[in-house]
Amino acid sequence: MIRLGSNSPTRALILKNFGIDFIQNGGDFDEDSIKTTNPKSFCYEATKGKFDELYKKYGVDDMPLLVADSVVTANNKLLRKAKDEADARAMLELQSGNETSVITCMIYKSKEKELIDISITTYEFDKFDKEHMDEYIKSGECFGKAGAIMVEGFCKPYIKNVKGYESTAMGLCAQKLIAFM
Ligand SMILES: Nc1nc2c(ncn2[C@@H]2O[C@H](COP(=O)(O)OP(=O)(O)OP(=O)(O)O)[C@@H](O)[C@H]2O)c(=O)[nH]1
Repeated sequence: MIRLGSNSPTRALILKNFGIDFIQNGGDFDEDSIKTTNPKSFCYEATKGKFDELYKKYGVDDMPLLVADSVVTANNKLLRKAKDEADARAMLELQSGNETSVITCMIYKSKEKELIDISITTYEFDKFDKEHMDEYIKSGECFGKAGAIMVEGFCKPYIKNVKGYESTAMGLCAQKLIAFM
């Protein structure tokens, strides 16, 4: 049993799909406190901030702690979670017909060992259909997700090429976690 230090329903789904038993306790680390706009550095600092908060609160004596952060980058821009529909549209238009990468950092710590991992999954997307994109934004599914994308949903039909794990792109590199645990 591990403690998923996250509010993310997608991270919970990934652990469930990979058969990892967990309880879920999210934190409230303020990612706006991070100054860097370098996507990889931002992702690491956010993960470290989340980890420090939850490690202080729970420790790892009763069970290992897992935290993570995901950001998206296209054209070297840092894309976090969309603030509103206009923001989501801008993020999606930037990624339409473009190459985009999802960067996921995770920290796993037990009494015996610790993993800090940064994994990247890169997609080459076809141009997004405008009507489909409008529907997706209206559905609200674009919110709460880095870069406003859903690789297992909205984006699926547009994937021309992918390099890396889908789990990484959804928020937790489950394959590396399982290999380490
Ligand atoms: N379903 C889905 N979720 C995604 C995808 N890409 C990123 N996400 C989610 O986008 C969110 C990125 O925001 P984060 O700040 O890392 O995490 P959070 O949702 O705020 O949750 P915490 O772990 O509590 O910080 C995470 O919940 C990821 O699981 C995707 O393609 N599909």
